[in-house]
Amino acid sequence: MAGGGMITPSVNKGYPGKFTGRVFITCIVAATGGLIFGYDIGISGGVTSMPPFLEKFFPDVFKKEVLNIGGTNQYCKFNSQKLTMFTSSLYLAALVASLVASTVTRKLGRRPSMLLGGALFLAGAIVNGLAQNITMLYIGRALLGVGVGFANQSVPVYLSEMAPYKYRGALNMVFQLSITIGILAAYVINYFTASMKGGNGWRYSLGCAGVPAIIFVLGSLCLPDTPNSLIERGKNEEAKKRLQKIRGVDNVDQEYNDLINASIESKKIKHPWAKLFSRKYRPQLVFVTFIPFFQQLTGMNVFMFYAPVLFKTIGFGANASLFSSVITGVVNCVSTLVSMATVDRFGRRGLFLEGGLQMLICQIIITVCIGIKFGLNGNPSELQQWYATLVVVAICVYVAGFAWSWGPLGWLVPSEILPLEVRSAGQSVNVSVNMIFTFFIAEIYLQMMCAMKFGLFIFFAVFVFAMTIFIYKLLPETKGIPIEEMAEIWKAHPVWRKYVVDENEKPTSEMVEEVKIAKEG
Ligand SMILES: OC[C@H]1O[C@](O)(CO)[C@@H](O)[C@@H]1O
Repeated sequence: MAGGGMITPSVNKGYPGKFTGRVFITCIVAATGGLIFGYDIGISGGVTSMPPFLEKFFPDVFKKEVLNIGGTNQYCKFNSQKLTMFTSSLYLAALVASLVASTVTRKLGRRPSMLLGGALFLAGAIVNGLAQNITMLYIGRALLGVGVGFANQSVPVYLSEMAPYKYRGALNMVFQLSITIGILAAYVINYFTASMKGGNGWRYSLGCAGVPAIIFVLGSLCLPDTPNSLIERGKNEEAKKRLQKIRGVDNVDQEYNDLINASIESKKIKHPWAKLFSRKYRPQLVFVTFIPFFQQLTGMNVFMFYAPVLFKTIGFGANASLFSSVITGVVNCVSTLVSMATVDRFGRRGLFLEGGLQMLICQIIITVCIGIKFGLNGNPSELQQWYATLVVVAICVYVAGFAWSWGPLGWLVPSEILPLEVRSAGQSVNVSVNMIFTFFIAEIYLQMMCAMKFGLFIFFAVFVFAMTIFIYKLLPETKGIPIEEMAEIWKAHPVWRKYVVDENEKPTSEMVEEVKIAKEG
């Protein structure tokens, strides 16, 4: 197993504590935080494929798409800078907001960030639902984006701090699961609103984003801040009482003392950013940068943002396009559950490698299908049933491959490899890189489709190939390894060893043995 250096996991620290009602409520709030993000990802594609919406805000696209004026090249029908901005502006706003949010989350607590995120999101949903002109549309998207930035920054931190030690990984994945539920909810709502009489369906689609926002705001109002955050702000006594409540036991001394020590240690670090860039943390820096980069370069969001537009491009009718999107949404959601159930059995590497291969094969099939049908000039021959089915199946198998690998693991792996001293800096890099490339994909997809035609999917396939090799060569298995022992896996890895091992430190016989096992694979 090249690159899969292994160390024997030891037993987790046994902090006493139960899965209390408070922790359960935390899951629900986290779920609505993820829903908000997912809803936004899923809603724009369906709305931008609705003729009344296009006619009102994007008359140029409407003329090309609905009235068929300006040529029949399917690849370029939706290529409009203004339309793209409608989708992508949200992620740009989210990127900027998540940087500001990290200070608010640290200085004022996790809860104010969540509250603010929910409130801004609600405002965005209202402005969008009532939009009279394109400016209102963009303002609404920007508000939603700022809301998403605050929620995405604070919710995962809140979750991992509230969760009892042994549920941390599972709760981390609940966030991704709720993103997929949000995407699915958006697809289903679009499916129904698209056929509403009066041409106002899009208003309901955009306005419904207010529902998870209200739940999120109310949820955040009722929730307490985390013990970690209280300690960070010097409220140690209150933190201890809070810890006893959320763990449901009186004896929380060990965990409490560790939190205090961790806080003292992290306060000593004056420049976590500089530290993250030092040689010792090279493996962490590489993974928090490349995992989100590659996650977006799988091309998954081409399907998530633009599934209905893509299906229409391929020649499906309006209803069939929205319905096919619902199918991909269900596959996305169910496959994330599969990942949650199997990640501790198959390991991170197993899922990453299998998922990568599956996506690669499907991308080749999709390329061939679209290439044969549309050629270079984008004029399709008649759409046959078997062809349509093949494309939908290939897209669904691709989505499943992503959803049990790069989707949830894109958040889980960075969060478990970062030691405390560089955790917040590392997470910021992870979220920011994710948002930059989410923005990038949303921004360039329609232009790329027009310029690269069916070759577009080959573009993403090349990245999927590269990322699979990247995981194969560089990522050691992190399954079952407690965070505080994570440093050992780099020492045992043939590539990372030279970065993390102190030159003066003599390798122990165990280390030599581990490196040997890793090399022999
Ligand atoms: O489920 C798919 C979704 O998951 C994400 O990768 C976030 O982890 C989004 O960018 C994508 O739209």
